[in-house]
Amino acid sequence: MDTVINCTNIYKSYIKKRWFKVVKRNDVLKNLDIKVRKGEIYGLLGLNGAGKTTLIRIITGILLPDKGNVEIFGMRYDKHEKEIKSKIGVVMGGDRSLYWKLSAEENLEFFGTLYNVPKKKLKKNIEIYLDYVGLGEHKKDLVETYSKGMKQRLLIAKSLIIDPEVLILDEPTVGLDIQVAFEFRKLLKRLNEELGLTILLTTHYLHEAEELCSRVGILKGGRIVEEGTIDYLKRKNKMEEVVEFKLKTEIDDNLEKEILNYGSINKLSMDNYFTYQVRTSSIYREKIISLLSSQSKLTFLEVKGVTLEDIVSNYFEEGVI
Ligand SMILES: Nc1ncnc2c1ncn2[C@@H]1O[C@H](COP(=O)(O)OP(=O)(O)OP(=O)(O)O)[C@@H](O)[C@H]1O
Repeated sequence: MDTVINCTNIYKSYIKKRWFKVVKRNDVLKNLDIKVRKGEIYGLLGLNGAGKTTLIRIITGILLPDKGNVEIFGMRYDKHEKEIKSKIGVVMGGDRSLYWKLSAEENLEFFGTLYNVPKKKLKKNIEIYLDYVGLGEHKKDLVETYSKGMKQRLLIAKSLIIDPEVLILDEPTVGLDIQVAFEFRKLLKRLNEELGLTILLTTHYLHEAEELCSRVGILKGGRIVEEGTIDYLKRKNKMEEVVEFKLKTEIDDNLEKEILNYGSINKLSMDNYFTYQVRTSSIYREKIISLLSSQSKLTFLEVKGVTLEDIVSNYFEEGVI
């Protein structure tokens, strides 16, 4: 699979000096490698201050690393800044990058001209993308009359105006209410599936990463300490899942024996039905489900799966991301 973003051996420190002397040094990124592949949605996870925004700023060319190599579509900023920037749409930190006294359409006209989008194409793209993000009917309204969710969608339209191939977003749903955030994630999914955009985003919301991302990377101590599909992380961490089931009669010895190959069984209640819980690793989940599904006396089956939150917490002493 093609690599779109390829960062190797990245180092970045923030240094505070007084009278030419270093008084404080914060080594944020240390020997960091990250690869984002074409067509994927990659989620960057980490605690507050882990360095997610710093990395995003380096990838988008806003900040230079102290050391290391950043390649976007195989190109480096020192030689191909213009080409790279024509391929990446960026949504960073809030709605202050919009002009509130202008309409949505005027904002896009302004930024499109700034990004050197040819006039004819700009006109077309403004129509297309404002409709795409669901703001077509409000294109003449001043941005100051927009809700937070509408402003966030306008920021997406602004980033799309150059017809990018990659979209990079720093905490895109922060401050949005549950319903608006849900709609916003649906929009990101459509951009990925319908327009084929590769997406890199940072988030604190693990359910968001689980819902959206094909792969996630966990940033800790200046490096990506773990990376992969959500399923891979679940398997690798071999975290316990609970399979709960109810039978019309007591479990027979053969079935119990077979299940015990994959986990432990706990009898919960024996009223109308016989209820059991199996504690197992996620890698055996399918085996247990298929064993149980063939039982005619099965009346109920539920898997209480491992969430990404459970896994990520494993990587942090503090336990909460
Ligand atoms: N311009 C700056 N000058 C000095 N220190 C900075 C600067 N920007 C960030 N830092 C520090 O670098 C560290 C990483 O910050 P960064 O914003 O990259 O982390 P983050 O993972 O995005 O955090 P959050 O999830 O809270 O947004 C923090 O300790 C922060 O205080």
